[in-house]
Amino acid sequence: MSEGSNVQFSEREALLFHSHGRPGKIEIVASKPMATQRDLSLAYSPGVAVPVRAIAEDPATAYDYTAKGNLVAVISNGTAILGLGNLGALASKPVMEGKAVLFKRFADVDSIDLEVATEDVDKFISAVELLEPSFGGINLEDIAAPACFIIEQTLRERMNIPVMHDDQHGTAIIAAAGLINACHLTGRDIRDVDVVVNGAGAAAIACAALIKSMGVPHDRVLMCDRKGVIYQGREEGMDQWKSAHAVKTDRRTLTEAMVGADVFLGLSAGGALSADMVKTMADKPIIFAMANPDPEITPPEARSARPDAIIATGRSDYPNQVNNVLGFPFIFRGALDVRATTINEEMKIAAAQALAELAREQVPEEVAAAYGGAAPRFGNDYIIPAPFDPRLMEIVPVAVAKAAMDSGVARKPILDLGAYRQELKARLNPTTSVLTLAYEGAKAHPKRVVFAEAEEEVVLRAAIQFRDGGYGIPVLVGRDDVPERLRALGVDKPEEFELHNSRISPLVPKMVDYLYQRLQRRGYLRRDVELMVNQDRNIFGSLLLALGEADAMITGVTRTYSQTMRQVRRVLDPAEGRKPFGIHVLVGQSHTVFMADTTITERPTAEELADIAEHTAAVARSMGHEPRVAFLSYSTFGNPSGNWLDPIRGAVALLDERGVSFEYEGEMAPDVALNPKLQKNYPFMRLSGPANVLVMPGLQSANLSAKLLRELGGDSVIGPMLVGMEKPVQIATMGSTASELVTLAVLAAGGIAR
Ligand SMILES: NC(=O)C1=CN([C@@H]2O[C@H](COP(=O)(O)OP(=O)(O)OC[C@H]3O[C@@H](n4cnc5c(N)ncnc54)[C@H](OP(=O)(O)O)[C@@H]3O)[C@@H](O)[C@H]2O)C=CC1
Ligand SMILES: CC(=O)C(=O)O
Ligand SMILES: [Mg+2]
Repeated sequence: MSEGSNVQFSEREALLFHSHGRPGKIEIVASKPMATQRDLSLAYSPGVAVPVRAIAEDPATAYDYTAKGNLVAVISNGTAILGLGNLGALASKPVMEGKAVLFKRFADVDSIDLEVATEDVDKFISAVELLEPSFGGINLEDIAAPACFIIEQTLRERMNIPVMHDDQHGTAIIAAAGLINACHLTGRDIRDVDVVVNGAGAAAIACAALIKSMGVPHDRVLMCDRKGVIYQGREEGMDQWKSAHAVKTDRRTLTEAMVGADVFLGLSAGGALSADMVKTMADKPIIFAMANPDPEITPPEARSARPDAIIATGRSDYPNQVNNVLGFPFIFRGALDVRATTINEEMKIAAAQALAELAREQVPEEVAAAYGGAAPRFGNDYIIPAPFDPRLMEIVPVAVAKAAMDSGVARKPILDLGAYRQELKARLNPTTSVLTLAYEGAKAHPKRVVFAEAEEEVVLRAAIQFRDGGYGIPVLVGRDDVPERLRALGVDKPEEFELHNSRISPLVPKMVDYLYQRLQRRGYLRRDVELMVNQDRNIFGSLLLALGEADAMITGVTRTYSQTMRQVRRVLDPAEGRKPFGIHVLVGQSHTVFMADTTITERPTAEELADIAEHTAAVARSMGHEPRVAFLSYSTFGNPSGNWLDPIRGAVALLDERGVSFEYEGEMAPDVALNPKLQKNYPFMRLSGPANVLVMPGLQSANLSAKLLRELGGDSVIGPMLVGMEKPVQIATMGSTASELVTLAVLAAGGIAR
């Protein structure tokens, strides 16, 4: 892919990503139970008639009884899909689905894509305006200029919900925030800069308008389109929106326009700017090459032409991503939460300022991983926060909601903005952010991870994803046909993968010495050890770790968990003072539950249960959750009584003695642990809410529950994560998918699962 980019993928992988499993990127999930006849009677006829009548009487109650208030439509006709041009409504669907999932991922806004197959402005407007009852907001997307201006303006006038053409205003807000900071860094006054805007479409016109409203003088902005500079008197290829930005100048081409320019804002097409043009810019030039997917100039090219430049693109794989993804989820979040009738200038400026200010604040350690490990400092390579920065969700919606209230467009004002900020934080499941951060952290400190079963296709696919994602260096253990298999999976240069064949590896003698030393008094002859090293990939892989040839290992898809564990344990020991065990993490949209020990200890003693509780609580904490530990049983506080309760009670007593810093309680049945209503029956209980760490009484129930939940439950399941080993080893389950293996590999490499 692109030079200097830190994310690599093949076209085949992009297609596979979209076609794998359920085609596309979205699905609809019911938010109410639909199990019984009674549920159906309430959800649909006859029960549904009650909210119908209530809404008919008072339309505002639609926000109480339907999903309207959190639902945004992403609507396009495909006339300007990214910078790819007019490829039609249907072809725009992947982008619109993508935007819908970003709404959900970043701001918990439910969103659906609607592709409208018309280039007729009036038809498009009618189609959209009739949808007002369905949605809390409308995000117009990838509609070409000049039609987009008429469409947006008319819909804003006619609709009583927020309508925003994101390519115009979302982009302008982010570009403005970046420009404020770039001017700050280069000691410029925004009222004293010469700007070239390349492109005169939706995004470019809106950006030019916003920066002018912020103080850039009109006659110091030279706008160019395909025909060159838009000058006063030009007739060819003009419209009223371009004319508004025409200036008196004798420059005619982009090359001429660029001479001495302080700022370049590219919202045109890939490759439109040359290194020679960049060379003629003013000192410390500011270059925002925002065309997608390919920027007007790549950062390496721009950098080599002008080492003193501040460079931004629209892409996530270079520093300084100036992309509307930083805005639209949070702008709509704020607008929806106060039921704003519109998104006005005040709200846009508030968002731009909040973004600009956030970049100048120190990045706290806990979000450093979102920036690749080291907390970045405000500077040339960090002028704007990254979309993964979890602080965006706490800050931007608050700024937008406040501006909506102050400017009188909020129908449901928020009285306590501090409490609102906390609610926003709680909307995002911290596990999702921690995983994102773990992935980003892995990229910052790439580790060598052994994929011990490289003969398996699923393992090879995981290794390819691991490498191409930039998460680390896969070290493959397999036979000589692995390169051929890699090639079949679309890898052009399989020789770039490090492969160890245990039959011919030069490391074998050293490995045999090491292992024989370890096992000679445990009943093994040297030739037994030689056989093991040659034939057993888990032993060979573990030896790579033991000898320092790699940092972590992932295995488990070809043998049962216990067989694999036995092989690994021949080579590797538990961490000092630890007994390894397994944690399954169940992740729902708004909850995460850690369940342990699901893999190792058949009948844990009181001491073992207490240790499992402590270490699982630590993992929960490291993933952003304040632990509430429940020791599970078939019995709740002695009812029914039985012979199996002693170890559990002993564990609770041990934690009392140890004076641990988290909530714990037991014994109790799972429903009591998880259901706050049932917890009320036990007023003495020491948990302040539903448990999020479940310590299982024994391997039977633990392993059964984990497997049942994986197969039948609605949550996604991470794990089992193996903790307590001296070296990071993860043993996946036999049915694992490639992406599950990648997650485990990343957790192992990143040290979360210890
Ligand atoms: N980073 C971000 O967040 C965003 C980036 N963009 C990017 O901005 C670009 C434009 O999008 P959008 O405004 O929606 O599309 P439009 O179709 O509305 O506008 C495209 C504009 O680009 C001009 N243009 C195309 N090629 C060139 C060229 N080689 N030199 C000069 N001008 C050129 C067109 O000129 P003419 O008028 O002569 O046809 C037109 O004015 C796309 O690449 C898009 O990906 C858009 C939104 C957000
Ligand atoms: C980012 C975006 O919206 C675009 O390139 O069109
Ligand atoms: Mg767009």
